[in-house]
Amino acid sequence: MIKIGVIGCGFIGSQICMAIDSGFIEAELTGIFDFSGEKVNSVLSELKNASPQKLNPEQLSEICDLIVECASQEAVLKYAPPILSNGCDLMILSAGALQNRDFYALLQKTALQHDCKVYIPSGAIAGTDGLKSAAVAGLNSVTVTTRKPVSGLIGSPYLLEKKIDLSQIKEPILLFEGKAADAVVAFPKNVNICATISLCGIGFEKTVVRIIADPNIHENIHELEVFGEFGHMKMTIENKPSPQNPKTSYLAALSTISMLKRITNPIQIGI
Ligand SMILES: NC(=O)C1=CN([C@@H]2O[C@H](COP(=O)(O)OP(=O)(O)OC[C@H]3O[C@@H](n4cnc5c(N)ncnc54)[C@H](OP(=O)(O)O)[C@@H]3O)[C@@H](O)[C@H]2O)C=CC1
Ligand SMILES: O=C([O-])CC(=O)C(=O)O
Repeated sequence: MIKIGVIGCGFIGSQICMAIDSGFIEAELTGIFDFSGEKVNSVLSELKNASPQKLNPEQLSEICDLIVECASQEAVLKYAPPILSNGCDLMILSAGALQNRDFYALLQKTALQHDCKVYIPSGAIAGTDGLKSAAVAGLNSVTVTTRKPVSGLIGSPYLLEKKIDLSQIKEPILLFEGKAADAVVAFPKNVNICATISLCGIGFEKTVVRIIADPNIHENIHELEVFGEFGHMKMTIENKPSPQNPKTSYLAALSTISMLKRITNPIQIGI
């Protein structure tokens, strides 16, 4: 059975642990890690079957086949190179960290050298299958419009830097319009999906991102619009935010669980 380690015991991490513990993902939950010992203990207290060890990322990579990062972009920058250097596969949720070209190249080189893989689930967006297929023939434009309730955006570096107070807004406001490379840095906990879309499509420099704070919605709504040789694609997804972390959509955890299920299954469906 594949041995899995989890970095980050917040919403997504705890959902993965529960999915392995229940047997929905056929794997061994070998170890877990978080800054917060309290969050690690909270996950451990929920488990009925698995008994993962509390280990740091490097220790995890010595005994696991695959580590799932569901912590932060900083965690990816710090832990991904040593994990891959230990020959351990890595699944990345905080995909915005890959906007740094040198870092992306380093991960690719390290994974090749050590014969391991980096997986990026579709996360909180849909349409990556069609986008990847469409990209083969060439794309003219890719635009992501993200609309989130105020509770899902507060605390973002962009708002703090620009001293934008969303607490009193009554109507939707366009907070950001620009390239994906800048969006994932300005809103590191909100638009990792734009990194995934950039990697599937026309890259971080050409992918256009719009971020809207909307006080009148309760969902995290993402729209993807693509033009290319294949034709035109438009996709809208209205995600329920997770109860534990309003920045994160429930679908992001489901997508990770689905990808882990796919990896652990000998029959592969879809692209
Ligand atoms: N690709 C996608 O589609 C999506 C990606 N995401 C991203 O996935 C990640 C996980 O999301 P979610 O579970 O909701 O996040 P949570 O905030 O609920 O949980 C993350 C946990 O990881 C901890 N953590 C952060 N950095 C580190 C680190 N360097 N080392 C150890 N622990 C760390 C956090 O601690 P603390 O709270 O103290 O920081 C927290 O306990 C986030 O980066 C999020 O932005 C989310 C949704 C969609
Ligand atoms: O969960 C979402 O809706 C999107 C998100 O936070 C991210 O991409 O980082």
